[in-house]
Amino acid sequence: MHGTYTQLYKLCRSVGIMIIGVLGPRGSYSDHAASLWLSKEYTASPLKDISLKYCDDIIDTFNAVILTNADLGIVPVENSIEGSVGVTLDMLMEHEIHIIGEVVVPIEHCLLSRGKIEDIRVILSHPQALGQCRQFIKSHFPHAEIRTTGSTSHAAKLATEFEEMAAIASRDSAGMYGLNVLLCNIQDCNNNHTRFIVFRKKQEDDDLAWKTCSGSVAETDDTAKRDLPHRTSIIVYLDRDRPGALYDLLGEFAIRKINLTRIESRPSKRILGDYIFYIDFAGNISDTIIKDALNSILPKAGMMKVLGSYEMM
Ligand SMILES: O=C(O)C(=O)C[C@]1(C(=O)O)C=C[C@@H](O)C=C1
Repeated sequence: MHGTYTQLYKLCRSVGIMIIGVLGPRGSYSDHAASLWLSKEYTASPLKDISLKYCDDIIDTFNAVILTNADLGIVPVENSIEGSVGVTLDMLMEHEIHIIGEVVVPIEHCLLSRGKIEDIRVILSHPQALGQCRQFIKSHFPHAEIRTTGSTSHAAKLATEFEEMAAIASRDSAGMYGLNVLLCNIQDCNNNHTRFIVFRKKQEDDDLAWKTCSGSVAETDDTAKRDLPHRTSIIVYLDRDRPGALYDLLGEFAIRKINLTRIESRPSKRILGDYIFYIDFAGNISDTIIKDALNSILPKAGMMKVLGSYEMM
């Protein structure tokens, strides 16, 4: 199956079509994130040169890039209500990928159905969306059966089958799948945003940016966008559990006045209580101060993976 896709993708590339893996079907927030990113990045080139490959879930979106050679993938990484998207963090650790951009999308969930509010017995959606509407569901539909789906748009597609089903999805999905918008803005906090990352397969040159242990970290080719505010994402594992290990690591940022924009821990999956850290900070890997910080962290860390520097949105 993957072989067939790979051949198709090679053909697409040979005729100049860029393939982007994204969580589908059409109408997902990931689909919207892809459109926003493309309109920002490729204003000059016509969109017919770009083909979206809709994937069933986030793991398949990574596989589209890693195994079947899609040029880019776009996945959600964090939400302002529900926090990190765990599966995305796990995939970032598991695969050799390079982040090249980010998109922040305002999320306004709606309740969509073929039926009326009083008919609703089953509510469908992606677990992240259900989490963002937890209080709404508890207070409005305490007895409804909750079913999870691969994406919000998949929920909308399924909700077309029975009047007693409602999907939590975007307003766009209502139009695409012929559903009524029963209620709008149903997330538990008004200010709901999801950050998506845009990534490609890691290339040898990308690794040079941090694998040069002695001396300085190599220059990257991203000099054109150097002056725009950038974010850098890394993963660090501290294999020697000792008091102050994390403090020491974070100190390398503090002494250089590098602003951390996120720090998240995730189980290493080796043993209970063992964690890896996902750290985002302001700055570009081509800045001397950032190279210095990374070179100082390297000997203190059991493992360090630089995921990329990209323009902050
Ligand atoms: O299901 C979708 O529409 C998605 O694009 C996934 C996703 C997510 O996993 O965070 C994206 C944005 C919203 O936060 C809810 C769901």
